[in-house]
Parts: sequence; structure tokens; C-alpha cells
Amino acid sequence: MTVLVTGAAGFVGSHVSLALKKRGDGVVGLDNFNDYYPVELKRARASNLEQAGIFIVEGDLNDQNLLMKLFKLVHFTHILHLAAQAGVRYAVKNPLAYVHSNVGGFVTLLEQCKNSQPQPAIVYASSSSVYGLNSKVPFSEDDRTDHPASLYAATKKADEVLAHTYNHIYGLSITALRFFTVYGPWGRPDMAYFSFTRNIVEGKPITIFQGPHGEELARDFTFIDDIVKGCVASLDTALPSTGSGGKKHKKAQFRIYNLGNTQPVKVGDFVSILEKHLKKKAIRNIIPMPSTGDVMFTHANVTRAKHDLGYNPSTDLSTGLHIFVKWYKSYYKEGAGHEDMLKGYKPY
Ligand SMILES: NC(=O)c1ccc[n+]([C@@H]2O[C@H](COP(=O)([O-])OP(=O)(O)OC[C@H]3O[C@@H](n4cnc5c(N)ncnc54)[C@H](O)[C@@H]3O)[C@@H](O)[C@H]2O)c1
Ligand SMILES: O=C(O)[C@H]1O[C@H](OP(=O)(O)OP(=O)(O)OC[C@H]2O[C@@H](n3ccc(=O)[nH]c3=O)[C@H](O)[C@@H]2O)[C@H](O)[C@@H](O)[C@H]1O
Repeated sequence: MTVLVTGAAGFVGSHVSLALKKRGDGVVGLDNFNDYYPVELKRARASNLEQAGIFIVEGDLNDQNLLMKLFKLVHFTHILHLAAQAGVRYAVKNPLAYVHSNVGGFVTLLEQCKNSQPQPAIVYASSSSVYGLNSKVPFSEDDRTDHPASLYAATKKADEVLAHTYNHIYGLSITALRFFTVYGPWGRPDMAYFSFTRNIVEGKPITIFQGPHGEELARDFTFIDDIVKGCVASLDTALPSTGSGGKKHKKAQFRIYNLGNTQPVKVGDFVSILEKHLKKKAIRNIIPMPSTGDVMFTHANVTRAKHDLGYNPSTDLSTGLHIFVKWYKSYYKEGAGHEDMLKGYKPY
């Protein structure tokens, strides 16, 4: 297959791009290298991909002309769409970044795909956050997703209904993957596993959010390698789109899957695992969960992904965090430009 990976300089995108290239697929990346977190990290990931023979086009999802030229140059059989403004809490600071990338960008890409002849099949990243204020655990794909707790979640839910519309009208084959708090080497500095590690290493305090009655928050943390396998299996089982040039011939494939680890862990316990691997105690500031869109817990039911994709998460949190900590220490060797790395970092 020949895959366009949007968000290829990102955390998940760079890992999946390398996996696809290693098994012989054609891979082209697209990324706007924005500064939501230090661009140096995206450039470093991009150089890993370039060394593997993967070229990343630097541009924005919303650039219709760029997409048109790119689709004319390369006949993509599949799109792995991972480019988005991620992060739950940053939406309070910069809401329009989410509309620009997650809604405008997604529709621009869908428009290009529906006009292509033949149309590619699309696999894209949704999010566990669409389950919002769900109290029924574990979360299953048919549960309610109409009460998001953050603007980020609302844009991801919007993507799911937009995808359904383009599937119905134009015959685009689309698969939505609801990732659950993904972590691993080459990860995201805005996420807790990364920012907590940095602060513990530097002897700075970490803030642990608590529920309204002192409850601990919990996440179904999912290691990057399991997510990569889920993405590749989704591409391999994606059926062709049934339309071309904007006209549908027959009903096309439309799928939604949870990709999680199915073993939620309390944030306090997650910090204890980090302390064990870092051999250093955290300075824990426990504060009430700010009204920035966090939910109390996530927990994935992956029965459907197991059955249809052979998805079988196999890395437990302690093993995964050990691998992350080893990467972190090697990447941020003492004094090796550490401060530079975090220059563009936007605390939320
Ligand atoms: N990492 C997680 O825990 C997690 C969980 C659930 C869902 N997701 C989703 O998975 C996908 C990948 O997430 P990630 O963790 O790799 O995030 P990331 O921020 O590392 O990667 C996203 C990439 O997309 C690029 N991008 C953003 N807007 C763009 C635009 N308008 N045009 C072109 N490029 C653009 C960014 O520069 C970035 O490199 C996202 O859709 C995210 O919402 C991630
Ligand atoms: O599955 C998803 O769909 C989401 O996964 C990720 O969001 P989250 O699950 O919130 O990950 P992350 O920030 O690492 O916080 C981890 C835990 O630490 C708590 N947390 C966080 C920060 C802090 O300072 N204190 C704290 O207690 C926090 O409340 C949480 O309980 C992606 O960022 C997002 O893109 C989205 O896709």
C-alpha cells in the first residue's frame, strides 16, 4: 500500500510511519511542524524518518492546493490521518487551534479524498475523550458519546459524525480509532508521563489532580507499540472506498474501534511506577482537578478490535514506562540542550 500519514512528525505518526516503511509500504508524511510543543522534538523525529527514506511534506491540512498537488503526484491507496491539535487542557487557552486542525483540517482532507479517483481508504485517530462524562465502565464503542467534557473531545466527536457523512454520501471507507492515553519513547512533552518525568528528574514539584470528593483520577494508559499494531491492522483490513470523483457507487465500510490497554491505573500509582524507574521520589502537589476538561477515568473495552483487528495490547504500564524512562534519559543527556528542547513549551 501507499500511505499518506498526516501528523507524521508527531508522536504516534512517526512511530507508525517507521513501522509501515520497515515492512515495505510506501509512506509519505504531511505535517505543519507547529509549536504546540518544542518543534525541535518534531524535527528530531522527522530526521529519524528521513533516515528511513520517508519524506515529510511540510504544510497544513487546510491548504487545499497543497493537498491537490500532493494527491496528483502520489496515488495514495490509504490515508492514516493523525494530524490534529491534541491535548485536553490546552483547548481552554487556544480553542481555535482545535477548530482549525481538527474540524477545518479534517473536512479539507475528506474533500480531497472524495474527489480523488480512485478514492483512498481512510483510517484516522479519534479519542477516548469522546466518552466524556460516561459513568459506565469499561467504555464500549456503542456507548453514549454526546456529552463531551472538553472542546478537544467535542472536535473529535465532530470528526466522527463528519466521517459518517462522507462515508454515507461519497462512499469513503473510513475507520475511526479511539486511542486511550498513549505513551512511549519520542512522546509528547505536554502529557503527564513526560512532564512528570522531567519535573521528577529536575527536582521540581508535580501537580496531581483530584476529583471533587478527593477521588483519584485514573487512565487506561496504552503503550505506543500496541497503538502502532492497531493502526497497521486497521489499514490492512480497510476495504476500498466505493466512490470516485465525488460519486458513491455502494455502501462503503465504516468502523469505530477502541484501542486501549484495558487496565486503568490511578494517577498516584502511575507516579509511583515512575518514581521506581527514576529511582527518585516526586514532590507531589495534590490539587483539585481544574475545570480544563479532564474526566475522572477512562477504561477501554477492546472486544471489537480484538475480534476484527486481532488487536491484543501486550505491554503493561511498568514495562512501558521503563522503556520511556530509558529513552528520556538517553535523549536528554545531562546538559545536552535540555533547556533548548523545552524553549517553546506552552505550560497550560
Ligand atoms: N497521544 C495520545 O494519548 C492520544 C490519545 C487519543 C487520541 N490521540 C490522537 O492521535 C493523533 C496523534 O496524536 P499524537 O499524540 O501523536 O500528537 P502530536 O501532537 O504529537 O502529533 C500531531 C501532529 O500533527 C501536526 N499537526 C497538527 N495540526 C496540523 C495541521 N493543521 N496541519 C498539518 N499538521 C498538523 C502536529 O505538528 C503534530 O506533529 C491525534 O489526532 C490525537 O488527537 C492521541
Ligand atoms: O485518551 C485520550 O483521548 C487523551 O489522552 C491524553 O489526555 P490525558 O488522558 O489527559 O493524558 P495526560 O495529559 O497525560 O494526563 C494523564 C492523567 O494525569 C492527570 N494529570 C495531568 C496533568 C497534570 O498536571 N496533573 C494530572 O493529574 C490527567 O488528569 C490524567 O488523569 C492526550 O493528551 C489527549 O490528546 C487525549 O487524546
